[in-house]
Amino acid sequence: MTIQSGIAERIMVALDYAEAADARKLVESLKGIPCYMKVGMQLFYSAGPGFVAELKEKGYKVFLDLKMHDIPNTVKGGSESVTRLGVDMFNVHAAGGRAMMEAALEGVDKALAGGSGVKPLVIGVTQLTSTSRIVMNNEIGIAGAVEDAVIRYAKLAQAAGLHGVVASPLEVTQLKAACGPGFVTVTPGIRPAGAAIGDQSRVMTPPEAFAQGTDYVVIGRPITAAAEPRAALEQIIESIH
Ligand SMILES: O=C(O)c1cc(=O)[nH]c(=O)n1[C@@H]1O[C@H](COP(=O)(O)O)[C@@H](O)[C@H]1O
Repeated sequence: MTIQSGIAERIMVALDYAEAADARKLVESLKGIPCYMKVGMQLFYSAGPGFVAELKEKGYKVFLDLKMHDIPNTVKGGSESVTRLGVDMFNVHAAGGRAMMEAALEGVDKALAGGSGVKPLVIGVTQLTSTSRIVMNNEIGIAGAVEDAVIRYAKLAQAAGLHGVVASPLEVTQLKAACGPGFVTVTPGIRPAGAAIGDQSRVMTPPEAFAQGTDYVVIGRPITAAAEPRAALEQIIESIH
């Protein structure tokens, strides 16, 4: 099939593997499809910056998903380090507050000062897509609807100067209305019809998510756990057209 790069470039494949060899095998199987690659904590903690460099050498855009959440000075340092890796996007928890998010941007600027490296998009995590209203209200201690908490964090992230947020596709319409169409939305919680939901809570199918106007979808297990990952991704792309 012909891969329409416009959509593929907006699909972030979550390389949630313990071993670099397994991640490499998946990347190899998707060769020629210009998707975005997401390296999360499982792979980064085991394979390290070398794997990010490998993906960049292969020409992929890389979202480094380490969800930083610490004191501003530490996040500034972390952001400086990941910016030096040449990633195209990384994320921090909006719950860390405005000063912490501003510090992340300072870290980016420090890394790029005087140089010509890639300026990454810095994205705020609002409420994890595994979080239901009940969990948010009763365990995390935030009252009200999840959408309201997501919008509040998104506005804070925007005020801090971040480029966008991670949220579920269910909140995209409200996010775009509240923060403007240019504020980037990255949406995990994607499940093709009939796929196992697993630990996710706020989910939509790939065509539904794109119909909300999201910029990027993040998809892991529906691709990585499929018997034929490439066929699974091609089917997802096909379903969107
Ligand atoms: O920041 C993320 O990427 C993220 C945020 C969020 O709220 N929910 C979420 O699932 N993710 C990541 O998106 C991916 C989803 O994977 P699957 O549930 O296997 O499709 C995982 O790598 C998660 O770490």
